[in-house]
This record gives sequence, C-alpha cells and structure tokens, in this order.
Amino acid sequence: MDNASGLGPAPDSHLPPGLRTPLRDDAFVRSDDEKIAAISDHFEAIMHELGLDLTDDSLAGTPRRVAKMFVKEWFKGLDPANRPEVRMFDNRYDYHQLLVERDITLFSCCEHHFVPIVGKAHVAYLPGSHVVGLSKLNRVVQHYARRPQVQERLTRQIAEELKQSLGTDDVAVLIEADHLCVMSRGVNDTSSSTLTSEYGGRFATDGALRSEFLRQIGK
Ligand SMILES: Nc1nc2c(ncn2[C@@H]2O[C@H](COP(=O)(O)OP(=O)(O)OP(=O)(O)O)[C@@H](O)[C@H]2O)c(=O)[nH]1
Ligand SMILES: [Zn+2]
Repeated sequence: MDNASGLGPAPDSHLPPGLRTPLRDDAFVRSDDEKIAAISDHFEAIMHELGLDLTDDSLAGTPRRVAKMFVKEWFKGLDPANRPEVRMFDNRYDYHQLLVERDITLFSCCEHHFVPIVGKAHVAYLPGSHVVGLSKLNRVVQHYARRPQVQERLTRQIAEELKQSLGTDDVAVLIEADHLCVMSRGVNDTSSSTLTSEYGGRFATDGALRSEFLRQIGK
C-alpha cells in the first residue's frame, strides 16, 4: 500500500502490524514546511495560554524553533523517506564471530509525555555471507529513536529492521535509557533506568552467545 501522497510505501509497512508506529493514513500529505507552519501556530497558542509574552525577543522565535525541531530532528524518523539504506558488503574476510556495536547514542521521545528518553543502544549480529557497514547500525537505531516512542516498541522495531536488512535472525538489541518523564515529574526518580532487550535466532537459543554479548557490552 502506498502512503496517501502516493510518494512511496506506507510507513513501517515492512514491519509486523503490532510493531508499526501508529500513524494516520494521510500522515505525509502535507510537506515538512506546511507541518512546521501549522505546529508553530499551535505551539504559539500553548505559550500564549501559559501567559508568556510572545513579543519578547527571546520568546518570539520559539514556536517556529520548536516546530522545526519536531519535524526535522526529534520526529524525523516518522517519515519513511528518512529510512536509512543499509548497505551490505561481501564477507570476503570470512568473519563469522559476534559483531557488537555498543554504546550507540540514543535520543528518543516518550510518546506519553513528549519529553526525552536518553540512553544507549547496543546491537549485535552474527555475519553470514555479507557484513554491514558499521554506521548503518547506528543509523537504524537513530531512525526508530527519532519518533514518539515506548522503549519496548523501539527495541523490537530496531531488532526487526536489522533482521530484515542484514538477512539474518541472529540479531541482539539491548537498550538502557533514562526517561525524563520518570526523572523530572511524576515519581521524580533520577536514579532508576530502564533496560529492554530482544534476542533473535541463535541469540535466543544459545545462552553462551547471549552471555558473551552481555559481557562485551559490560553487563
Ligand atoms: N512501558 C512503558 N511505559 C512508559 C514508557 N515511557 C513512559 N512510560 C509510562 O507510561 C505511563 C503513563 O501512565 P499514566 O498513569 O497514564 O500517566 P501519568 O499519570 O503521567 O503517570 P506517572 O508517570 O506515574 O505520573 C507512566 O507509568 C510512564 O512511566 C515506556 O517506554 N514504556
Ligand atoms: Zn513519559
């Protein structure tokens, strides 16, 4: 199914239904510039309601700044056009051991409170006939992080994308993250953090392999 604009595939159509980020069918009918203009107006209304003086020269640009940040940075992973191309190379080195990309910087946004989730992702796979360009692992993490998220879905989206792109189920993903909604409000707990993981293929069945992955990421 194409998206409503007819410009390409529907967002997340390559993922199982339960793993797709909930989006309206017409999510990409409007251009980024149109979205920025509309969000800017809405955010201005929020600031106005809070009693802020929008004529102040420090505040005047904030609605547009926030709108641009949402569309072009924090939530750019919603747009399927930004899905990274994962380039594979012939495994002519015959490397078939564990490959771990650890401590990948992770910035996401809690979909319940729209405040940041900050942490690290660790991913691993067992190469077969092809190996992946390392930076693509970081790019996959970033693509799914740059959306309103819950950590469980983020973890599974990354794992599923890696399985499909790398052509193997032998994939592991572990995310450790701090949720600003837990730290800065509500329970106001600044010391707890959240760990989620997904193990596919041999990582699911081979305890020694899983332990080696955990050892290599310092867990
Ligand atoms: N499972 C899960 N829950 C999350 C995530 N991020 C935030 N939450 C939780 O989402 C829940 C929303 O619960 P509500 O009771 O509707 O919201 P709330 O009244 O703001 O809850 P408090 O945070 O307890 O004040 C909270 O318990 C959050 O901690 C996440 O990534 N995964
Ligand atoms: Zn939250």
